[in-house]
Amino acid sequence: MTYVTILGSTGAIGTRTLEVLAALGDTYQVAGLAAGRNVELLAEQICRFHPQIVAVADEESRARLLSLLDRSDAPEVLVGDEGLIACASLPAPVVVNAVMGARGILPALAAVRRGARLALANKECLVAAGTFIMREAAAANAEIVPVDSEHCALHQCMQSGRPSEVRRWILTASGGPFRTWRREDLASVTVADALKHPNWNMGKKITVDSATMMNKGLEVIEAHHLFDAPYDKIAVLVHPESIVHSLVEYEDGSLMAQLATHDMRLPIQYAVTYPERVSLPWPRLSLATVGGLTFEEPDVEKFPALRLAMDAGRAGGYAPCVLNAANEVAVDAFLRNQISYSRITSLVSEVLDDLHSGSPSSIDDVLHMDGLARERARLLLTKG
Ligand SMILES: NC(=O)C1=CN([C@@H]2O[C@H](COP(=O)(O)OP(=O)(O)OC[C@H]3O[C@@H](n4cnc5c(N)ncnc54)[C@H](OP(=O)(O)O)[C@@H]3O)[C@@H](O)[C@H]2O)C=CC1
Ligand SMILES: CC(=O)[C@@H](O)[C@H](O)COP(=O)(O)O
Ligand SMILES: [Mn+2]
Repeated sequence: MTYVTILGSTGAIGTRTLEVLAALGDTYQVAGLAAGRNVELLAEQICRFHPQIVAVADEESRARLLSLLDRSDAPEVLVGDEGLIACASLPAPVVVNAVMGARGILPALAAVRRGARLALANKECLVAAGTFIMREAAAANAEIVPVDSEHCALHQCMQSGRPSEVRRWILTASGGPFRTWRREDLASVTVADALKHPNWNMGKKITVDSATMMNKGLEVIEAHHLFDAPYDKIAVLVHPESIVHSLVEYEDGSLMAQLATHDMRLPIQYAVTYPERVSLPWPRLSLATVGGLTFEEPDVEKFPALRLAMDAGRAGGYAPCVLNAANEVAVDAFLRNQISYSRITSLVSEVLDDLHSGSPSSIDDVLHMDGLARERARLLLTKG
């Protein structure tokens, strides 16, 4: 029996993880579930998967959840970051981290410190605190198996060569909903436009990140940490069909690629069952049906967030943490119709200008800077 804890169980990745576990059958059991405020869905998940512990965002959600559960059979219900950390600290060998944002840092650390496998969807924790998380994972001999589709693809492509033989790690990008829009038309983008991802059905924050291409910038930083890849060996290639999930180019000129449908249940299952590959019951890729695959260079003039993030990654120190925190605030403001699409990237750029210098010596430094960057971003928002 393998126990799995899911952080962010009510989200796009979390719900698909539960589908995967249900399809895998009795050999996989849920140990803990953490969610935010969707207690109705969490209550259904509790009835079906019987976790020992659950966590929710706040006391109000805890009270609402308890009112939905049969008290005689209810799991322990914890709250906030402490609840997330307690779930990650349960003795389950696999923790799926699928919360959104820098909130994923502390539970990621809690999981790797005890040597658990971290099946990682939450890219923001590596962007903000990758050096510390990777160091702690290495010290505890904990595996980090990526769920993010591109990194999961790279992980698979890396099985056929040594890291020292890699010439380039090539991350594919769909280009998002505005790939074919003219640059001048981006001024009129609405929230609804930005939420129409061409291929993937994801949470709102990552969908907006895909629309600015900040997502790909965050993924470059994520790849740098996961594969210890120098930035000058990480490339981005636009591939509108999202069928080739990423590629590794080896020194001898061979390109290894991983191809599949755009369905996150495959990378989730890969990360949970690794190194075993298990049959999946969902539709499989038919290349004859797809017909053609296309590729193009990214347009960093039209999507300046990509360059901003890659520059922040190269700069290192506090810059990726500041980039991520400012982006979380900016995307949230965009989703609330408080700022325009183009203001997302300019706001992040201004916060980076103000707070880019210095380097964290500890995770507390990272969390402190994360807070400062959010404050700075909110202040700039009030100034218009
Ligand atoms: N969706 C995808 O296909 C992919 C996602 N990722 C990454 O995975 C992560 C999750 O993405 P996605 O599933 O799309 O996002 P969603 O917004 O769909 O889900 C986020 C999850 O986090 C939970 N959450 C929110 N606030 C808290 C809190 N305070 N404490 C605990 N949990 C909380 C939400 O709970 P609730 O809804 O109950 O409030 C929800 O379960 C992101 O980092 C994203 O970048 C990476 C690759 C692909
Ligand atoms: C499914 C996944 O991994 C997302 O990160 C996805 O790749 C986003 O698509 P973009 O390539 O448009 O950023
Ligand atoms: Mn991705």
